[in-house]
Amino acid sequence: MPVEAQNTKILVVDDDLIIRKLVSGFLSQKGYDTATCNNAGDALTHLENQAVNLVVLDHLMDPGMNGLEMLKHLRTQGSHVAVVMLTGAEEHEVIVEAMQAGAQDFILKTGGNEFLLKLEQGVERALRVCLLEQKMREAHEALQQQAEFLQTVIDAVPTPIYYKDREGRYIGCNTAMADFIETPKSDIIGKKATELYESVLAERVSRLDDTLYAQGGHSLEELSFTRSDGTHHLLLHKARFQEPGGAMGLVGAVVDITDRKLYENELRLAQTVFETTSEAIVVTDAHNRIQAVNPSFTHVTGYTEDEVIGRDPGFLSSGRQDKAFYHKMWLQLSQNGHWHGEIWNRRKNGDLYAEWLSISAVHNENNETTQYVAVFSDITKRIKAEELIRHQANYDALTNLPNRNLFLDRLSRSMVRAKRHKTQVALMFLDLDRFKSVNDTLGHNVGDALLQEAAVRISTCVRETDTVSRLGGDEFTVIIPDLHHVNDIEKIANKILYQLSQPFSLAGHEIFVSGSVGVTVFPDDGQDLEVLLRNADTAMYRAKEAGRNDFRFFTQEMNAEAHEQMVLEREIRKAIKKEEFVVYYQPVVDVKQGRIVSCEALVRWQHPFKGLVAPNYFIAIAEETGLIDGIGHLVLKQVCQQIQKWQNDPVMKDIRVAVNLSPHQLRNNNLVHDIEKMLQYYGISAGALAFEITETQVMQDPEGTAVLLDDIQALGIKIYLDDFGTGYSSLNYLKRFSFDVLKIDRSFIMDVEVDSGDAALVEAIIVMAHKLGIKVVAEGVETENQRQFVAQQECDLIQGFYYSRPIDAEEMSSFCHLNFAKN
Ligand SMILES: Nc1nc2c(ncn2[C@@H]2O[C@H](COP(=O)(O)O[C@H]3[C@@H](O)[C@H](n4cnc5c(=O)[nH]c(N)nc54)O[C@@H]3COP(=O)(O)O)[C@@H](O)[C@H]2O)c(=O)[nH]1
Repeated sequence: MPVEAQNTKILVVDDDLIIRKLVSGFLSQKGYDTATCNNAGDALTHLENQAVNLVVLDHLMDPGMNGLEMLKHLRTQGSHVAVVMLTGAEEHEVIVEAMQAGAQDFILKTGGNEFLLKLEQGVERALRVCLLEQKMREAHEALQQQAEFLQTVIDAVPTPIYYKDREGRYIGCNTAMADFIETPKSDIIGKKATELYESVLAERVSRLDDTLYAQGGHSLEELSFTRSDGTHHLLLHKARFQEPGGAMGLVGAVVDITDRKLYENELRLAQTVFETTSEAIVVTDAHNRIQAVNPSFTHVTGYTEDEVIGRDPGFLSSGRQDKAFYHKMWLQLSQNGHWHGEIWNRRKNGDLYAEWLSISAVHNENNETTQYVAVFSDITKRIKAEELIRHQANYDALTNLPNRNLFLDRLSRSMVRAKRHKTQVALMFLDLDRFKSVNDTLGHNVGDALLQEAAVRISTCVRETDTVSRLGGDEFTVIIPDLHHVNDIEKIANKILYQLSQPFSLAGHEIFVSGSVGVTVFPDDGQDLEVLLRNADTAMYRAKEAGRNDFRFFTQEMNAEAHEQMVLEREIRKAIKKEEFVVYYQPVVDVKQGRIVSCEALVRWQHPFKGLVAPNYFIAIAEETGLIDGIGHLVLKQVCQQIQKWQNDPVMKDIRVAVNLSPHQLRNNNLVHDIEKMLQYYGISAGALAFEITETQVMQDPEGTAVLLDDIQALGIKIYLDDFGTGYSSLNYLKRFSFDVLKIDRSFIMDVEVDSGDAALVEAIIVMAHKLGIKVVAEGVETENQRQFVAQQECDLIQGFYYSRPIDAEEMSSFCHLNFAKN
């Protein structure tokens, strides 16, 4: 390469003036631009300030730094200036040292001026070498820059990338790789997989590398890697090895596919759920056109996927929901992105079905609705079961009329509405007259059929808006809301009564019953539910008392009575607690023996203010409220105590005491047990006791009463049939129940003197009872004529004012003693 001397600056450094001048002069002659320095210090200063292409440097210089030291200094300072060393002698070590220190050439200053010729060649050579070195440096720098750029590019790649040498050592990697394996690049470079990874992974990587080195080409493998935080990562590892002329070694990249795998698994799971779930799923696009349905959809609706794709799900609509319903649904969907509710749709076969539907809108990243996912389950069976349960809870199973629950609900709603609209509500209570006897005589099946027919007849008498309910037994109610004229009630009540009075043809029987109706009006008669119910009940009883087949409006007088009854009930309750009830005894005389053989225990209330109160005042209400059980218990206790006392009295010890049993007491399951306990407690014999029950009581539950009376008689206690003649006076009952004594009701005895019919009846009853082996008591004998009449008819026993009114225990004892003395 030719060196142009003209523009080449040469600095000649030598402490020898002659050599300095000689060399600089020679080089100037050759066209070089020269400068001189006589020591290393000046030369370095010159080099700092001036551009110099070559330095001719004397090896030995005095004083200070010699040429070799200056050369070393220059190179350590990074100077690349060409240096030709001048040495005085053939000092090989110096020459080697100078060349090693970075001199481009050296010239021996021997042979006079001949060395100048060598110098010229040396300078040219040194300049060429220097130029070459300069070019190499520049090329190297360019390469380095390129390499750095490439590294920057690789580092910018988020995928971990590495390259290895032929031995499997890492010779480079990007930042993503270092980050991923949590090791600094500097610690990766030069290492093998076995020095970086746990044994299983290291072995796997090494094996893969070996295969690649052996076969070339590329490999694609899934590897698993655990990071220091314990998270497991699934990696897709791709490596490539090509030789010769290819990469220096093996290049690899790693993609973390953990999330993708998870996503794939989730997708697979979702697909399985979609296919196998029992809930029907419909996916529609943003315009509500079906994109996909699952097998359960087909199962519920009967439509296959092919039949529905692209259609609007609205084709399933049953028409049960109106436009407003769907409008509201879509509004909520667009506002909240979600809707759920119950919908009735139609299957392919035309059947209606109920579904619980849940629709969710699917949004993209711009929050635009892209799809709708509707999930539904067939709840028809559940709805029907719920309907049935609701029906059973609110409707009477026998008549299918609303029951007490629904009746109360409807009544309170009617009251609220009436209050708001300032109207009236009429409430009717209706009780079938003589239903009990139909049930008892013709059986429950006929009774049930009668109730069903009655329910239909009552319902035909009212409007759709009115509510007929059955509260239980033979009790019905009618609610007439929005009542305009009270006259309307009268019309309806009369219609109902007429309907009920018509004969019922049931099971081959023609049955006649009637109804008793009580009416109360809201808000005039009462403001709350309980008051209205009580009013209607009271009025209904009044209708019954008035002779049945009639209706009564509730009046304030009834209200006053009802109030009185309430007060009385409270008082009775207190009186039971305070044991204010006392027993009076009415003697019963044996006609033949002419002496007292028994007595009837009759309760009185020793009232703290009212004095001695007769039973007619409190027995009925006590019976109605169940308080009669308490009174009956007190009576039996006092009677047993009294019998116990009388047992030590020879006159009294054989006097049997008859105690009245009320219907309510007969229904008490513990009655026999209580009586037995009482006998045991007072140590009295069962023969000293008798119980009186009425015919009507027997009729109310003949089967149950028969069992009960058997149990009582089994204890040795006598049973009297009281008030005979006032009820059904059924001979059948007389035969079926083994009564010990029959008591002819006072109403027949009262008129025997004036009413031949009554006289004949009394006579017949006595004959009939005797024929059945039953003794007879004539009740209410007040006069000698009455006494004579019953005695003539061979009545066995007489009770009545003729002998004595009911008297207390002490009087009874004195009376018996007197009677005993007379006989
Ligand atoms: N469950 C219970 N009922 C009882 C009890 N004590 C009484 N009663 C029942 O109360 C009704 C009224 O009883 P009372 O006022 O005691 O009247 C009795 C007699 O005084 C009355 N009687 C008797 N002889 C005559 C008479 O010659 N003339 C006339 N005017 N009255 C007379 O009859 C009543 C007894 O009737 P009965 O019971 O049918 O034999 C009454 O129904 C009692 O049963 C009790 O403890 N428990």
